[in-house]
Amino acid sequence: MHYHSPTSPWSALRGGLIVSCQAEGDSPFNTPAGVALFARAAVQGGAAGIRSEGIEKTRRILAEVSVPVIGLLKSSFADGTVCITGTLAGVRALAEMGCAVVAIDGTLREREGLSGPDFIRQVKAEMGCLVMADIATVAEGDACAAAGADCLSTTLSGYTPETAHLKAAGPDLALVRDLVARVGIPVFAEGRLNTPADAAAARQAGAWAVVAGSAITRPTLITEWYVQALQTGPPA
Ligand SMILES: CC(=O)N[C@H](C=O)[C@@H](O)[C@H](O)[C@H](O)COP(=O)(O)O
Repeated sequence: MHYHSPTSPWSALRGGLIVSCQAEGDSPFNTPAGVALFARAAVQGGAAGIRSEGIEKTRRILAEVSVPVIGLLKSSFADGTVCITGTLAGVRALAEMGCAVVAIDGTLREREGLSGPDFIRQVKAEMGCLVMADIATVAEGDACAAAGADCLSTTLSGYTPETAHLKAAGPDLALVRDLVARVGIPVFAEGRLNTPADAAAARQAGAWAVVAGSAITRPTLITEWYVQALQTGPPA
């Protein structure tokens, strides 16, 4: 079965901020109601879209906001690194519930016997839903674009074994720039865009739109940033 959004989300998202409203583990916000409050607050603040993880949490967010929702399910590869929506059943569930776009791991690592680009090719053939390929390198971006991904996001730069060294280096704007120069589909900047200035720089680098999560919707982590900064103590 093919799932089609009534209208294409790309023009609505262009130049905008997508707020990733995710909560995990023992976060007090890790409930459908918790993340939905974040989504409502984000829309009040002018967010053009929401990125959401989990079946029940995404269902609740879809019920409470009318901007496009990019849905995903998180799991792990064998080495413990993150995998974004690695099952066809998961993609189907997110598309069926009304996500405008489904985010899929576009790295070359195998899930259900397929690399990210081959998995995306199968999704596009079987379901036709709009796909955001979450990638970490230019080669992965090229392969996912060739496989029929509708857009790319730099989500996984810093979070795969071969790019782990980039995590400490802030947002990967070089990857945004390189992809924009190569592919003919929207490129979203995502990952460690922790300030409004970072978001503006990503747009300058050619990003179609910017996704920010932690700096807006992970208050425990934001508190840790401040607490750690204060550990330098007072002046001598
Ligand atoms: C690597 C991974 O698992 N990324 C996840 C993908 O959905 C989320 O945990 C991030 O919050 C999201 O990508 C936004 O990035 P940031 O939180 O840095 O603004």
